[in-house]
Amino acid sequence: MALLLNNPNALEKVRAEIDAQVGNQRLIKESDINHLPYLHCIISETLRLYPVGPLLIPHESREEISLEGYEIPKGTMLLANIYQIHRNPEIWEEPMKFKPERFQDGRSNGKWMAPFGMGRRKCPGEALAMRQVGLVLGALIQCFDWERFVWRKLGVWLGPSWAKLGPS
Ligand code: HEM
Repeated sequence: MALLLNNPNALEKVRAEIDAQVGNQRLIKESDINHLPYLHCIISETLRLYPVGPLLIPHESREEISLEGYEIPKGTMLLANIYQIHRNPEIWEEPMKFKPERFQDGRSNGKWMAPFGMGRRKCPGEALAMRQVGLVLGALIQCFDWERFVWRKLGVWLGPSWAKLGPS
């Protein structure tokens, strides 16, 4: 929500998608999620910029290996720095920017991203998590009008001296 509030164009676009697909006569439901591609792009872009596990879960080498010139002894704790990989400028254009569009129409297919890990120990809850997050985020967007808290408003409620506390 913080990313959407700081990127009102994306918020407007996803709200329009939900309005067109679901309308306002009923609450968004699970079967709608597959028909909301931009909502999916927003979740992917959020997990790219802020992966829940920035170093995934620690793994351990079962045997001694040689990788890219590094000798890794058996029993070494291995951390995958996906936070850095997700922001690698060699992979992602303008990596620090919140741009859900980069995932539209399969544009980022084949780019290295692993918020749920990869391989045999990859998160088995990925599909469930994506649907749940989609449902909750979709409902929050559908049911409420969101805007950034404006410090000036605090001045209206509490008096002008309070408003000076916030950024100008
Ligand atoms: C946004 C939500 C979620 C994120 C970002 C997430 C991410 C992850 C990550 C990064 C791992 C470690 C992968 C690795 O070792 O490389 C993991 C493991 C795991 N996750 Fe999730 N997860 C999420 C939701 C869920 C849900 C909803 C479930 C179950 C219903 C779940 C069950 C598990 C289990 C059982 C493992 C351990 C798998 C193993 O070690 O073999 N996760 N998850």
